[in-house]
Amino acid sequence: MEFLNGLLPTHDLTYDDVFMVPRRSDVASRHGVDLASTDGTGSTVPLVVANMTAVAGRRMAETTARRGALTVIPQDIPVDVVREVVAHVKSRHLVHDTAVTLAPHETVGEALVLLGKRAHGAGVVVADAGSARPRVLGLVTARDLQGVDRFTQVEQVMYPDPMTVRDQDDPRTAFEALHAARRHVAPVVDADGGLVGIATRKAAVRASMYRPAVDDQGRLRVAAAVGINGDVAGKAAALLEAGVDVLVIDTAHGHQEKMLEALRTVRGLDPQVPLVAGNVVSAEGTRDLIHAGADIVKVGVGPGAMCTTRMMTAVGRPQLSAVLECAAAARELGAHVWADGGVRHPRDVALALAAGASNVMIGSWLAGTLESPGDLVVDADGRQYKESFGMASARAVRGRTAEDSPFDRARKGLFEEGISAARMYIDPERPGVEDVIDEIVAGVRSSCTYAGASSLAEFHERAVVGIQSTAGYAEGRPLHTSW
Ligand SMILES: NC(=O)C1=CN([C@@H]2O[C@H](COP(=O)(O)OP(=O)(O)OC[C@H]3O[C@@H](n4cnc5c(N)ncnc54)[C@H](OP(=O)(O)O)[C@@H]3O)[C@@H](O)[C@H]2O)C=CC1
Ligand SMILES: Nc1nc2c(ncn2[C@@H]2O[C@H](COP(=O)(O)O)[C@@H](O)[C@H]2O)c(=O)[nH]1
Ligand SMILES: [K+]
Repeated sequence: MEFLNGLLPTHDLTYDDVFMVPRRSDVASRHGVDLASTDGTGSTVPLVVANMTAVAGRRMAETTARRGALTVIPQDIPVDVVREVVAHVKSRHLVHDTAVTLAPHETVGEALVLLGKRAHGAGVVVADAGSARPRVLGLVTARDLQGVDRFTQVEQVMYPDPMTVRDQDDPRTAFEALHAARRHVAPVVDADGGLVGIATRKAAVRASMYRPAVDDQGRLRVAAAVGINGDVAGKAAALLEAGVDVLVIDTAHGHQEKMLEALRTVRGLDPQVPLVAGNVVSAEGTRDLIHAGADIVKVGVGPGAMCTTRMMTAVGRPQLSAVLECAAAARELGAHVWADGGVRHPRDVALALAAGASNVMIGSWLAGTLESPGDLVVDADGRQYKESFGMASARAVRGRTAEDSPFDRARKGLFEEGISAARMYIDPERPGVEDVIDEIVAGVRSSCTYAGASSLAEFHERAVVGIQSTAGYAEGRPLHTSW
């Protein structure tokens, strides 16, 4: 990345402070851009879902890996649960979303709770819900169930014997079959008629445009995090044993002795997966973590939407400059950085990649999607949202210290650097995490072609960035009503 006209900044910059200028390009199509990361994590789009309890769970992990992104299961989740999540993710279909299955006698009320958890919004009524390949009896969609008595059994309102898609159909065939039948969603069945998953027109289009992030056995990838307190070696070993594909060692102040010790310990386990550590915002911090054993350094102090660190402590650094400096330091040592936090628009992802990040971590934006673990809540105006909270908030600290003595809990409770309850609204235009990924990936593909880059390495090399005023930033925002 270079600055426009060689004008070097005299102060640190964040995403809003800069813009990119187009360059002469021989990349003829946005489809010709390869967004795969080269940091060994196997992501085929450069996105990582942050290890936040309100954001990253099993549905998020499965859905994002299918589109090539990685989800990091948070450190506060017990290892036994992480083991189940990893096994679940690794057993999922690479193309088709997991179907919500309903027994015929389940009620509409029960169905509606489950349907809100997946963006396809359909439930398959099956004869033998417990079996590996249940038989399809019918289909219900969230839309059909609006206004129906909550105690009605689903078999009374389902479409019986719905159209199905065969699991060997290619995306175009599946799309065309749905289009011809004027359906948006259908169960996918194998040659014996057993349920494999769910197909939608959007999913068929996505299957033709994304590559799933898979391990060397062809199963979906998932990452997990560990903190720096307690039995770090034991927990890290258990996570590796559970089959995580990337291990993240995560704490607020990553440039501290305890982190370096934790890193050396985990490196001593000889993990056969990339080791990520953070967070830092300086070249020195980056180098120290790499020398202690990190393959990838996580960069960002204070940019997170749930984060009050800068207001509490004045500590942090505007994120673009932090990523630029740390990425340069990592590159010199043959390592990589992830840009973590502060992403609110697709442009922010593009700028982090231009600055040299190999992947970009996003939390709060994705808390407001159907696949995040929280329950859907409706506000007084009828808008749907999910509650989010920071991992250093009083709420998270209460959970993390549940086993400590009441006195120790009270002491730790005084150190709060995050928001305990924020409303992340579901965007009616983009309710699912895949909708958000579509938006980001479209933006980043386009950024790459404006820069004349067909890969992330070329993008970093060719990006030309200028510094703008707040008026310059405001000019770039769309206007939905006249001025
Ligand atoms: N990227 C960011 O800007 C930030 C991210 N977070 C996220 O919150 C989660 C919890 O992290 P964390 O609070 O580190 O909890 P951890 O459970 O990882 O523990 C942090 C450890 O570091 C010690 N420590 C020393 N200095 C600090 C400091 N300035 N801030 C915090 N701990 C310090 C703590 O000791 P003692 O308690 O005795 O001081 C404790 O032993 C992580 O997911 C982290 O990424 C949190 C804040 C900022
Ligand atoms: N200072 C704090 N930082 C936090 C907290 N919880 C999470 N985080 C950091 O934010 C990013 C995600 O950023 P976002 O803008 O996409 O939400 C996450 O990965 C952490 O580094 C917190 O309580 N305090
Ligand atoms: K912030």
